[in-house]
Amino acid sequence: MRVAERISVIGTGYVGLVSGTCFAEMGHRVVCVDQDARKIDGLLRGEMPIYEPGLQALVAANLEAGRLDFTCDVGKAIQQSDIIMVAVGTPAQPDGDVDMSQVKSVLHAIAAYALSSKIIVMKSTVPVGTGGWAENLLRNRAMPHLAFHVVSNPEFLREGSAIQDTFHPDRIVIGSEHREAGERIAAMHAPLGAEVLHTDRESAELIKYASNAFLAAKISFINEMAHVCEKVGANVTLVAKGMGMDRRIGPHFLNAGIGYGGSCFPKDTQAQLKLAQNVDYDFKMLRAVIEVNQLQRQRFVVKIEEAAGPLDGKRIAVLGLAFKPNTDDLRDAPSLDIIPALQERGAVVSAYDPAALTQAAARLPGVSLCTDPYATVYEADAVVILTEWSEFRQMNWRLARCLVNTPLLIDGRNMFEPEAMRELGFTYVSVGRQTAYAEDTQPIRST
Ligand SMILES: NC(=O)c1ccc[n+]([C@@H]2O[C@H](COP(=O)([O-])OP(=O)(O)OC[C@H]3O[C@@H](n4cnc5c(N)ncnc54)[C@H](O)[C@@H]3O)[C@@H](O)[C@H]2O)c1
Ligand SMILES: O=c1ccn([C@@H]2O[C@H](COP(=O)(O)OP(=O)(O)O[C@H]3O[C@H](CO)[C@@H](O)[C@H](O)[C@H]3O)[C@@H](O)[C@H]2O)c(=O)[nH]1
Repeated sequence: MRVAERISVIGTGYVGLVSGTCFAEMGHRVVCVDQDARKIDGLLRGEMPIYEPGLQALVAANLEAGRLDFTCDVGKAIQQSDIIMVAVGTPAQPDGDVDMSQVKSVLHAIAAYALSSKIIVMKSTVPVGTGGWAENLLRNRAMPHLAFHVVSNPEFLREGSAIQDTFHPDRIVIGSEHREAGERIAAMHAPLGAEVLHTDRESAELIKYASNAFLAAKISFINEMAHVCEKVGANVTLVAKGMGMDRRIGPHFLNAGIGYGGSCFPKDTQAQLKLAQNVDYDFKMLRAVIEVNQLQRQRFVVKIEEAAGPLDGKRIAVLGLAFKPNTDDLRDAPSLDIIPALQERGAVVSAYDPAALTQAAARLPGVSLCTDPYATVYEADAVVILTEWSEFRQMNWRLARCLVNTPLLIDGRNMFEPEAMRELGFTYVSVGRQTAYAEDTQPIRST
């Protein structure tokens, strides 16, 4: 018979909220804790702090079933649970090192409030050695008769498909120095039917960084290939397709564009680089991955300038602000670098995003934010796509063609077939593919 565990999840951000809710759905009793009272009050009223498809209904069902709760009372949550999941943020410090202050404050709370032994599950992405350090901290600060087993259980969900990823993971990684604690955490995941990899704690901690670094490397590699494609007249989409058909390479994470953003890849690649530096190792390849990704944003601004001509006074319509589709997350989104760079060159920018407009208002001063894509492109001198929302695929581009000043579409996500956009009357500039010139426009210099 399956055991219903009593779990508290500390940190009700993306990871805490999604994984806490999914464990409740699997039959466990879960309380999600956050220090942000507004967030907790909103959640108790059924308001989601993040945009994530399917989450609201799942939260509502589990709240109603009494398996899920939200609270700011960290002490009570700790005392009422046997398993404590740490899901607080681990942002980057200016020097690339991981800011562990949120994790530290959670450990201090556990030490202060725990009245019984606990298994601590580290869901936050943390540097190698954190498990051992955390166990020592708890041993030194908590009541001496209590036992704390810290298990590394890195989270691999992606924003925008977080629930699907949680219920259908490729693997569950469990790094534990204590066999029973590791097995108990493995048993919690058993209904998922996923392969479980038991490792030492350090290896589990490193698997998370290595996975993100490798995925980021695939993206930077294909973006480098895109530049070569542009120079030799090849098509990067076809190159990626042909490469991906080799099972040793695989088709995923080979979409060329404006590079990776988000709350994870940028900070985790920096952290991995710093981690290597801290043990006196220069991780050259990772350094290049990061540099290529930064350059990719700058090169896209140049691409826009080359296609549209001098930007001073030009009206640029931007479609998509979030770092990827199906999320409202703007953390390290390419739009936050690209739009200010366009503004610096004198462009007048209007923008639309299906989910991220509220966040964008504070982050993108001077941008005229529109509530629909057609108002955004009205009288534009160039339309620029920064996020591949399916809404843009379904847009009436014939209508958009009538609304713009100049039918120039610069697509940072390679959403369309160049020929199809040319037939709709646009000059279509993309990444790693040849520009398709609209018949009624003067050919402009290809980049
Ligand atoms: N976002 C993702 O897609 C994702 C995926 C995998 C792993 N991760 C990792 O998971 C961790 C969490 O990421 P996130 O995006 O969910 O973070 P987040 O910043 O969205 O959320 C963190 C939450 O923790 C709360 N918090 C901070 N200190 C607290 C404390 N002492 N007590 C109670 N609450 C506290 C904050 O108020 C916030 O709501 C990070 O280490 C991240 O690298 C994130
Ligand atoms: O072929 C691709 C794939 C992705 N991206 C970009 O890469 C970034 C990250 O995308 P994705 O990985 O889908 O989203 P995240 O939600 O950031 O998820 C990543 O980061 C999480 C936090 O660590 C991990 O849990 C996930 O496994 C890992 O995929 C986004 O800006 C994408 O636009 C590309 O440019 N090309």
